[in-house]
Amino acid sequence: MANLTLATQVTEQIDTICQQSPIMPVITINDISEALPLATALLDGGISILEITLRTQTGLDAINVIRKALPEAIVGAGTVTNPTMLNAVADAGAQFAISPGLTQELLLAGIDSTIPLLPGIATPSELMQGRQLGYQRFKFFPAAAAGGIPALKALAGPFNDVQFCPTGGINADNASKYLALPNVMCVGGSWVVPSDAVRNKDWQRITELCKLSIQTLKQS
Ligand SMILES: O=C(O)C(=O)C[C@H](O)[C@H](O)COP(=O)(O)O
Repeated sequence: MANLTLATQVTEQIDTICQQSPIMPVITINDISEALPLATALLDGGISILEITLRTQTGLDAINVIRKALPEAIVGAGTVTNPTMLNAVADAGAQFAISPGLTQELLLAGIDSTIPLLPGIATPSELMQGRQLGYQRFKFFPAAAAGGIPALKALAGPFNDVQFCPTGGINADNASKYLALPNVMCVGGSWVVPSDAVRNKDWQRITELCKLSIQTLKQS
């Protein structure tokens, strides 16, 4: 029962974070000098939650640097696939963690962690593993490849207490259709952070993309 209480806290914390922005930008930092200008560009564009992936060695440092310099940002870590990584991102200052999938080990570590975990699922069985431990908020990954909007509509039937952050294949054209679903709390993706814009240090373009995406979501 103690686990369920803690898992309820995870749900509440994830809800509070996701209420800050309908878009969860998925960020990959190759060079630490990109971290602050990129995070600032997103904040200027109206997006205050960030998923910094651990796909690169720079991920952990980037989390640390952004947390120290930009207190208005809510900094999360992505690609957290095991308890060791979860501990490392919490130590680096991450305020939440996201995983593309789940394991029993990671789910248990997420319940004990000082930061909330948003585990990833692509199937009902994975969702049921998480739900058994009290999790009610999941990343739906890879969203488009795993069935997209029809899959989310189908999951709403048996799992009507669950909310998702679909990620993978979301873009400016389909984000509002995902967000219109009652079981979608926010959408994740890299479309507001194009790799060529980062490479060219075109921070203005990133800010404009964020503003445009938010504007489009508000209008629909
Ligand atoms: O790196 C991770 O931890 C992931 O879970 C994968 C990312 O969230 C998706 O690859 C983003 O998908 P796109 O928006 O289609 O680029």
